[in-house]
Formats: sequence, C-alpha cells, structure tokens
Amino acid sequence: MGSIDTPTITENGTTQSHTAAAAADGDQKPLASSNGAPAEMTLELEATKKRRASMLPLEVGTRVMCRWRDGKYHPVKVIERRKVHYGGPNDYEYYVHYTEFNRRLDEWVKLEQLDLDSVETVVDEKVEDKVTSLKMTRHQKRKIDETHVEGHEELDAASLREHEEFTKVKNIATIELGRYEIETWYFSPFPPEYNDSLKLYFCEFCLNFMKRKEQLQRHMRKCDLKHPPGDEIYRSGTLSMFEVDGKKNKVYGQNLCYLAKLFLDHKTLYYDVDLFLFYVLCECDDRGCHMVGYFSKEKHSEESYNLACILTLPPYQRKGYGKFLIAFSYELSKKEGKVGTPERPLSDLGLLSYRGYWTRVLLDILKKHKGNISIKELSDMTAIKAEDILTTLQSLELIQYRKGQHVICADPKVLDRHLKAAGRGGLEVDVSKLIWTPYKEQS
Ligand SMILES: CC(=O)SCCNC(=O)CCNC(=O)[C@H](O)C(C)(C)COP(=O)(O)OP(=O)(O)OC[C@H]1O[C@@H](n2cnc3c(N)ncnc32)[C@H](O)[C@@H]1OP(=O)(O)O
Repeated sequence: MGSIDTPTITENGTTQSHTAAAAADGDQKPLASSNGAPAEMTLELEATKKRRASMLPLEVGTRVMCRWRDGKYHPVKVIERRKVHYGGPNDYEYYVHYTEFNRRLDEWVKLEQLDLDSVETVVDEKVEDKVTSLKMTRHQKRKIDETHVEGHEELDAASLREHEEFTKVKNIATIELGRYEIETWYFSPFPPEYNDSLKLYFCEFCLNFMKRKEQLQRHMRKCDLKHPPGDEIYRSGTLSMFEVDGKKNKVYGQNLCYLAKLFLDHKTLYYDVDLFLFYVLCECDDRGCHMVGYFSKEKHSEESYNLACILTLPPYQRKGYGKFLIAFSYELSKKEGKVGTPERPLSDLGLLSYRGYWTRVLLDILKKHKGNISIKELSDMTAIKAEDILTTLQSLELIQYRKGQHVICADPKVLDRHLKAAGRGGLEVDVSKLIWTPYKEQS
C-alpha cells in the first residue's frame, strides 16, 4: 500500500527534519529579491524582476506554487506570514498549506521556495469548505467544556474565520517525549503560557510538559511514575495496556489530550476528561513502560461509540499498533456484549486503518464460513456495528440486491484479492491475556 506523507521524527534529538529551510538548499528558481542588477541584464529581465518585487510581501490567501521536500513544485495557499529577523521591509517567511496534502504538512517556508511567476491574483475564500471540514457531530459538541468552546457547527462565517485564525498555525513545532524528538502535526490549545515555546518537553510517564529541558531533567529525578497511572489490564510479551480513568487521573487525562491534539486535526479537545477511560498502550523494558499510543472511550456512549480518539505516536506508526488498538477496542466491546463504532469524523489515516481492519476481519470470516451468513450474525461475531459492515462490504462490491433483498456474494477468489489488498493483519490481541471488567459507575 502507498504511503501518505507525514512529518519527520528523529531519535536522540538529532534534527533531520525536512524543513523548508533544508529543502531550500537545492536548486532555485529566479527570484524577485537580488543584490542589484548586473549591467548586461536585458530589459525583459528587468521588467520581470520589477513585477515580482511589486508582489511582495505576498498577501495572506495568495495561491502560488511552492517547492516541497520532494524537490517538486506544489500548489499552496499562504496562511500566515511573519517578518524575517533583521531582513528588509519585504523580507517575510510564509506559513503555507499545500492544497493537495493534509494540513499536517503545513509549514513555514522561505521566499526562495515560492515560484512568484505562478502567483494567482484572484484569492477565493470558500468559507463553506471550511464549514464542512470543521463539522462535528452534535454529540461531540455537547461534550465540550463550555469555557473552551470549539463547536463549529453553527458558527457564522466571521466566527469560523476567527477560529481558523486561532488554530491555523501550529503553535508547538516539536516535542520531546522519552527518547524521541517529534515534529508536531497540528495546533493544540495548550495554556497560553506555553504558546511562546516552539518545543515542549514531556515526561513520558506522567505526561507533564515543560518549556525547558532542565525543567524536565529536574522533574525526571522526582517523578516516581514508571508507567501510566491506572490498572494494567493486558500484558503480552513486552506490550502492556493500562486503563486510566479520567476522573481518577484528571491531570494525566488532560495532558494526554493536549499531547494527542498535536496529531489529531478535527478532534475537539475535551477538558471534561472525567467522562472518559483512556487505554494507553506501552512497550515495556527495564526503564519503564513507554507510551506507544492510546485510545479513549466514553464511559457511556449514547451512539454506541467504542472509541473516541485513537493515536499511535509518530515514531511507532506503520508497525501494526494502530490495528492492535482498533482490535483491542472491539475486544472490549465483545466483553461488554455490545457492538461498537469509532466516533466520527475519522481522519484520513483513521479511515484507512479502520477500512483495513474491517475488511480483514469480515473477509476472514466469510472465507472460512460455510453457508449463508447475515450482517447481524457478522456483527454479533465481531462487535462491528452493522452500518460499518454494510459500508465495508458495499465498498468492496460484495453485496448484491437479489429478489428484493441484500445478499453477500463471497466468491473465494474475490475475497482473496481483497484480503491481499487490505494488507498485513498487524499485532494480534491475545484475548487470554486481557483481564478486564466493563466500567461500572461507583456510587
Ligand atoms: C476516531 C478517530 O480518532 S479518527 C483519528 C485517527 N487518528 C489520527 O488520525 C491520529 C494520527 N494518526 C495515527 O495516530 C495513526 O496513523 C493511526 C492510529 C490512524 C494508525 O496507526 P498505525 O500504528 O500507524 O497503524 P498500523 O501500523 O496498524 O497501520 C494501519 C494501516 O493504515 C494504513 N496507514 C496508516 N498510516 C498510513 C500512511 N501514513 N500511509 C498510508 N497508509 C497508512 C495502512 O493500511 C496501514 O496498514 P499497513 O501498514 O499494513 O499498510
């Protein structure tokens, strides 16, 4: 399967990020800024130079082509600009959104990366696009703490613009967590006092975050946690899963949400962590249990959500942990005797992971099963909600409408082809190692 680009992770703090500055080292297009015209410059060149200079600084909203880390030019929209320290009056850096790519690849670029000949003069602001992309379910909206409202559903264009204004530029560029330095993907609403820090230092165990490395070092000498707080409910080899009750471990839950939001775009930060359980997956060694990823789950969900947010930390992605977390969420649903579904909206990577999981689980059953099987039976066996089964099988064109009813058509060859395309199964959840009872409100 192809790869969706994601920002860079480095180990041991050595920065190898593909930043705009690094990419700018390569060959460059002729630019507007120069150190004076050579005598032999033709009139035509002179005119081009003047025309380009007259565009500067570029306005926010400008559409232009920008050289990306692959060395090729891609269309971008200028989201923000800032003056270059000690530069001339028109020397700016630009925060751009690559319109073909996900927002996680938005970045600051230097003027040298922009092809000024491609500047589009008409700037169109499609507010309705933004409204769609920021939509949340009504239920999500209800759950938001009123003091930190992020509901976009009924926002008018002006308020929406204000929201975008606030979240458009990543506030924290990198974080240090355990032995990794990780480039962040999105804005996260850290308390205001952290917003002037480009980098934050997280304690990998209690998830407290600090502005300076020395503060973290001091903290690490005192912090007595070596694993997430809460109960270890699963251990298999070096993998452990901890269940953390947001009500009993409020600060941990909030820290986890701040951290996770750096990698989740359309999820709202819930300050009311009391309502959630957090399932934190760790790789354990003699230094402690190092967080790999997590998912959160509402203690009570009216919409039968069995997972609210899921994250595999970037250094651990594409290793099968996402599939493990998804499978784990369904194992919990099976123990509860319920069907479940992930909370919407799903991100691009979330959708890919879920589609792959649903395809593999359902087609594995269909392959082995002899005789007829209904969607309801599939749902009972897998804890996957009937709607998700239907959409998965429909997207694979395995459902036909015959004699007034939907029939699953499972030609073994077709199943094999789809299974192959759905990729590897990932890390297995060994259910015999899961020691867990469903959440019950304590009076
Ligand atoms: C309900 C919600 O919370 S929706 C939001 C989902 N979360 C996010 O978007 C947060 C940021 N993303 C992530 O944390 C991760 O990408 C996750 C959790 C979605 C997936 O975690 P991972 O540990 O990378 O998943 P895993 O290794 O099991 O791979 C899952 C499959 O998804 C697909 N996939 C995942 N990442 C990519 C990628 N970058 N490019 C292409 N396919 C991908 C692949 O099919 C992959 O299987 P494969 O590696 O066998 O081809």
